[in-house]
Amino acid sequence: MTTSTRGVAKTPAVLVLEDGRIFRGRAYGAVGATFGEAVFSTGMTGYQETLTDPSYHRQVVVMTAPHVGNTGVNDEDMESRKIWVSGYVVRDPARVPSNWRSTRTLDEELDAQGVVGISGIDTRALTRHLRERGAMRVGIFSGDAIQDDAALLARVQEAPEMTGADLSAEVATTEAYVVPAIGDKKFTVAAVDLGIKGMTPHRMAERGIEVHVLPATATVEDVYAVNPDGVFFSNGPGDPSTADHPVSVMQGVLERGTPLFGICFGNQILGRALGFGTFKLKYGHRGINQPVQDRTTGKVEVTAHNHGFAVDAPLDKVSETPYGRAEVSHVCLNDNVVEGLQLLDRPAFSVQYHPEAAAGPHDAAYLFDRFVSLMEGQRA
Ligand SMILES: NC(=O)CC[C@H](N)C(=O)O
Repeated sequence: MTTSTRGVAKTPAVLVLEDGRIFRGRAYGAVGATFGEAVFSTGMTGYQETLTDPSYHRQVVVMTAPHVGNTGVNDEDMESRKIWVSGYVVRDPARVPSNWRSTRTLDEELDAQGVVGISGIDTRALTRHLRERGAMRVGIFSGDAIQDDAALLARVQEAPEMTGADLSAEVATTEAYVVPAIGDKKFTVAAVDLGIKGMTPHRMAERGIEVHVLPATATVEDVYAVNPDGVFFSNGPGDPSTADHPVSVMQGVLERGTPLFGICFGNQILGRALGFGTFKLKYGHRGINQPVQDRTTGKVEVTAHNHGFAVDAPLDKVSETPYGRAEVSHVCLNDNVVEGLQLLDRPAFSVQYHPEAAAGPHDAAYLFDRFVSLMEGQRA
């Protein structure tokens, strides 16, 4: 629920966590009330890409970087058509953005898109609280939406949880569309959109791939109707344990042995398609500075992450699955969470993090080349 708008720098705002902890600050962006899962991102840059990543749907993002908005907002760094976060928390917003590409301030953009935020709170204390107690539901209330604390807490405790949330259909395209190859077309890929970021088809297009982006409801027949050389499953919001439909579509692709690549939600779907479980992490991984080891090469990459769930697969052995042998290909060096899976008998792999970057380092871009190699191998 959002009510109104500008000139809000002094409008009071309250952030209420579901366990009763309260922070008081000032309105940022739109004035009103909003709810979501409170999560923190450690990215020092790339707020525009974060805000427009559909995987953040129904999440209230706390920025650990203390000063946000310095480079304003431009029209080039959007990862989708709109801001998806349900609320935004910053300590000290930039008063004067400065960047040659900037056309408006972040405060104005949040307001124009009806996104309720809060500023001027101790984001370090809030982040430590979430790290100790875990991600939880939160509400932000400003202006006329402020009531007494007990009433606000009751509203937060009625808000839906992230566990069990099935959200892809709320963010994904409803119509199929094509992202043309840049330069000579070498391959066709069917990309199942579960909440795809714009940079992902772009990274494929740069490699001569024509990408047919299909709705989350696409069937195995829809996938094969585009005559693909490879099939891709995207990132997306929500709890992977609800994603039964994409899991069954992926199983159809694995049965046929078409080269397959998945990112983030796509990695969780591959985990489920192979028979592994998924579980909710205490507070998740969000940021652009997470160390991941590629266990095939031993190399460590610094990578972009945004996930609250993870695959429960054994790190120390090769697993037998209905589609042959599978192993954990990548692992997070902070906490040993599974960050990638690969099949040994079929051309299929996935990663839990974001090789497309946007924002983030480009260390993992080689994974798009790996997908191309799989498609080349299938042709040879
Ligand atoms: N970026 C993503 O695809 C996130 C996947 C899933 N929603 C999670 O939070 O783990």
